[in-house]
Amino acid sequence: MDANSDTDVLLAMLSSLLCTPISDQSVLLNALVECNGDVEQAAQILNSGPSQSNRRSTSPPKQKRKHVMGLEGWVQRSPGKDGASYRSKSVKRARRESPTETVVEDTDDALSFHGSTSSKPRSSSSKPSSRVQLPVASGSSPSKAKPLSKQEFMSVLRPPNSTDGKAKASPPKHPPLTLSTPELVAKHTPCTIHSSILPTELACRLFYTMLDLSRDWDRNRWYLFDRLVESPHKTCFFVRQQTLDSPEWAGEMEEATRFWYNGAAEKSTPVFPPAMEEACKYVERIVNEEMHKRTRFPLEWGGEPPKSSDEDFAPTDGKKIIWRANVAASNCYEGAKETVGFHTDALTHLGPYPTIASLSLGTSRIFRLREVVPSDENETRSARTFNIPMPHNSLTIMHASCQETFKHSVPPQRTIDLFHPPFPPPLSLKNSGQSRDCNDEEGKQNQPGSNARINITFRFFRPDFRPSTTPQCKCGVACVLRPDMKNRYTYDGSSTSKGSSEPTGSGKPDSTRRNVVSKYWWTCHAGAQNEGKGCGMWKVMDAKAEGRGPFAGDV
Ligand SMILES: O=C(O)CCC(=O)C(=O)O
Ligand SMILES: [Fe+2]
Repeated sequence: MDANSDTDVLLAMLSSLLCTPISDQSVLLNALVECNGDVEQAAQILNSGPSQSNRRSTSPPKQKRKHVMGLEGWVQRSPGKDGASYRSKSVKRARRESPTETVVEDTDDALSFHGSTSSKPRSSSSKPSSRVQLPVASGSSPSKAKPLSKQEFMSVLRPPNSTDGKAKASPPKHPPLTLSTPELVAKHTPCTIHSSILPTELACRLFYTMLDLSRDWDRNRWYLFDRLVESPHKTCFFVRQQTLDSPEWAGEMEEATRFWYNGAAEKSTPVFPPAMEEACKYVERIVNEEMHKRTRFPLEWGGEPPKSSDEDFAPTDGKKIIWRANVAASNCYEGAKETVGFHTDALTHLGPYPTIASLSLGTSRIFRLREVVPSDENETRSARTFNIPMPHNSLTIMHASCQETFKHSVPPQRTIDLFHPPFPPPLSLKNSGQSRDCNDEEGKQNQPGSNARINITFRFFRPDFRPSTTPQCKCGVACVLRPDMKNRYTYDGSSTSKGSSEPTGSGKPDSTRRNVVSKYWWTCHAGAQNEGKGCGMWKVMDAKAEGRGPFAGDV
């Protein structure tokens, strides 16, 4: 079963439990996501809610969440005929790892690796099966349900809007596409890719530095529903020294960086090591040049970037600096099986339409992107998976709208090429057992191959989204900000944006791409750290009422 139809099953189940049919799939999806995939709870909320439009913009009524068994729970406890049970992968992916997001996943490619090597549940998980048990009615015991095949099931349940009782055919699927040139990347995605961006020696020194530091990094842990899961790679967050001292952050940056990952407090956030600080300036120059070629979205940050004395690194096009990194997240993937699953980066402190610059060092890995198709296009087109190879010393920029419209991942690979650094490790590295002079010609030829990839994502945390401005939920925990990826419209930048009129980059992209989300939600984030239990609170972000800005355009 692919993930698309997996989601369809959940939607159909939910539809079947509604007193009054709801045709807007996004309302159903939102309810499912908010209820962690608990179809019955989502149905209760929708059945007790006021009007459909209100449901979209107000919090679901408070529920006592005793033990949320949910679809996930009851399908696991209700073995099908073959003894296996059906797991809801779509909603399982709703609480994704990393600084992630929560839109019901619709990727078939994601399935192939999520279950195996991505988030590793610490307790046993059951295998998917093609059989599913149908809850006869709301409140009925799953164990009394009659097992049906998925096909039978879909023919019994009428999807919203259907008139003939038959499920609508899914739109044709596209095979994954490898984007092997910068032009192809810019054409198909809201990203650009840039090769050999650092001087060779610096790229090598930074690789060694981060690899050395990564020995002390942790794997993140969080709750996926009620299971403790662990990220299949090591990670660490860094803050730029100049930001810690900056008055506009009023001492809050430390707090923002300590809680960056699913609300879990980190010990303390290290500052950029010298090689990373050096590299950041090259990254900033390219990012600024690229940003000047693109239309800015109204909700992008429009304030002054943090000051720096390095005017040498101003964009070569002579335009002013509009983006600087003040934090960075670094990941280390050792070997072909270490990954990060499909997700979008949390916008809690990045704000809407962030630009994120992702530097790759070491062995080459694939960066995978997949669009989240808006709800009203689900029946007419399916998303395509794009694979972008990321060699050593390359920069992938996730431009504004990437977090709003695409999910990204680093999938496992069958094989990887060993990376042979062109220089030996610097003598100063504490964990290096083979330190030699960087300029040693003999050493250059004999560097042992490494199977590790280091990634550094340089980011700008917005002062108007600093921790003291983040709403809290009933659990007393800071909320997470998520875009409503399923509801979008097209923005061509003509009326409100500042900058060029080219909508999405220099690579002749698809200018009809619907790239603007219609809203953002603040949602409870407590469940990720609190044994999967949160209060389910969510509210729509109101940029003006919350005093956000300045923005790049008129809001
Ligand atoms: O390793 C990569 O290229 C992606 C990392 C990433 O998505 C993240 O840190 O949020
Ligand atoms: Fe990410």
